[in-house]
Amino acid sequence: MFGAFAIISQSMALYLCILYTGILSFGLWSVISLIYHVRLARTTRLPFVVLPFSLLGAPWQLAQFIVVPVVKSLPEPLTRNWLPFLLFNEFWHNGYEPFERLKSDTFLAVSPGGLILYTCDPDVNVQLFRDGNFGKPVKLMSLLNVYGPTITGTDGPESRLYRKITGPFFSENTLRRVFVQSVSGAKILLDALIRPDAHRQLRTLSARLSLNTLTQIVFNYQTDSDLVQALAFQDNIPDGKTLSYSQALHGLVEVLGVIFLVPHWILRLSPFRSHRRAVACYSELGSYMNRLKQARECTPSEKSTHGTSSDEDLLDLLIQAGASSVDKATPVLTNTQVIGQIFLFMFAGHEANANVLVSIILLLACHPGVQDTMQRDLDRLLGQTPSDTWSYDENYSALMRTTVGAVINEALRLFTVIPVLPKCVLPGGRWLSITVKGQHHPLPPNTIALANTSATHRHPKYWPKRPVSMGRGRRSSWSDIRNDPHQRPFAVADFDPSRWMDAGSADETTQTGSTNFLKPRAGAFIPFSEGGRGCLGRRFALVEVCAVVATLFKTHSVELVIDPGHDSDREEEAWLEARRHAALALSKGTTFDTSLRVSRTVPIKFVPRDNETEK
Ligand code: HEM
Repeated sequence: MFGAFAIISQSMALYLCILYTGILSFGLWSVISLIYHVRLARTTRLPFVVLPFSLLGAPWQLAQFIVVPVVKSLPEPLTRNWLPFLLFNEFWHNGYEPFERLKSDTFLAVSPGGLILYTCDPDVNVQLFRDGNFGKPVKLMSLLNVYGPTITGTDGPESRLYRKITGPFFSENTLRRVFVQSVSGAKILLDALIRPDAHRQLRTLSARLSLNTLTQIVFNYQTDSDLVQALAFQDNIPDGKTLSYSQALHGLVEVLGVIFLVPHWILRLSPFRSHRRAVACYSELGSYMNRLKQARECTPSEKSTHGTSSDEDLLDLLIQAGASSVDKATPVLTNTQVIGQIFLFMFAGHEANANVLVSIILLLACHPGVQDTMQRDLDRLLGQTPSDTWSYDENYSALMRTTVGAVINEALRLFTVIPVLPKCVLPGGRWLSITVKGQHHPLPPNTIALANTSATHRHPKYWPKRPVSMGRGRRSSWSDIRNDPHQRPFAVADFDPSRWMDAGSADETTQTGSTNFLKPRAGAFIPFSEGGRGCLGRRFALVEVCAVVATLFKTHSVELVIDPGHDSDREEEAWLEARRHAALALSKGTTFDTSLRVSRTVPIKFVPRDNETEK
């Protein structure tokens, strides 16, 4: 008996000893590393803050779930100068505030894990995007490589190869098709949006529209009838499958982190239904992509066989790169690389568009004055012409120079779908320099650089607050929202499309443009990033969103649903209350995982324009 106790206490002592040694070694390593990195930071001559953890390191990723609630319960003055730099998912919510507090638009965060440069200075953004020596921290982006390497999850010659193969697809011809398809899809969406309670599914409906448009244009797969079914939640599920194409893709996007981190055999054996569903989404989407590829390999699209390369879709380009021919015995891309890009485009090509569309609809519901102005512009430009005669060549550029373009740009400014854009000084490479206010600052290898789009787009110097010009009466006052800290970062109150329309002459904040439409200073408006790793689908996205917004709002308006129980003489109060709730959904209820999205439901309704409720 005593012998057993002795053995147990000996093993306990051993475990404790190992634990203490581990903690001590980690502590010692942290202190030595921190001293080393502080010295390194001094050589850059940039201002810096010292953090206990590295934002991107494994210790913080594991510890934050326990540490953050504890630290957040401390008095704010103790944490506000450092905690915001560790809360990746709150970068959007914090906007420019942390930079303002530090009184610097570019600084380093130093931790035992290394150096991270934070910037919202347009000039520094431009250097990071345009200087090809800065790389991509691919480990951070490798989440997207779940089926094979992707453009986004790779760097250097490999990502350049993928861009070279897929880039030609984004031609004017493609944009023409995007416009027409988006108008047609938007009409189907409108039928769904006027259903009672459609607001509960606003994001799902938008994501399904956007995925269908993408799939029709990029892969010549799916039809408008598939969209009708998908928006009625009566998706077609082929024999042998348990999920439809959109269910599999959207289901996978929700659980991408789990699929990336946990071996799939564990998920299959897990007692949790959500884990088994995650792996089902993964394998069924894989099977949809393989079938799509094989079907096209058997019957290449007419366009590609007739050699009219400008009409080829993206799938043709990928399949050609993955095939051997007389000239090239070894294909340029392997099967895994082809599938990797198919997945990347399915994901990157629809998720952000859907999220932007949702934010535009909700912003317009909160800003009826802006909506009126936009609709007057739509009437002026499109008159009574039927929407199936609208076209990219006739209408797109003209629409983008009116309130339609202003609304889209302003939504992209405030709802930055990707709140930080990561770059890096390559490990094992040479030091790189950035110039801040004329001073050179050398950055050592391994430095991660985060261009903070949310802070850049709220920088008071480049995006000053202006007197409200589109709104009337009490609705033009936003003090109820601005005075409530839960409404940070006040995106609804700050929404001011008119700033894009009446741009004066070029000054420090702008560039000279050919029209009066605002052309922000380089690096100050970066929703699509730019340079060699900028968004390949920028124009695709803009054309799609423009066509959808024009179609929805030419015939219909969106309104906030006000509490039916309000007194008849308190209509205005009830509307302001509804706006407060909507603004809260567009602030506190906005979350960032794979991209920024409004996660809360907002009661809205679409009504025909000739039947609008009195405002
Ligand atoms: C409103 C919609 C969109 C927004 C706001 C957006 C934004 C972005 C941003 C900020 C990046 C750079 C990410 C980074 O540097 O880490 C990016 C990359 C990319 N986007 Fe988009 N995007 C949108 C729509 C699209 C569409 C419609 C497509 C394709 C049809 C697309 C394809 C891509 C691809 C392929 C990349 C990777 C480029 C590379 O890594 O070299 N995007 N997008």
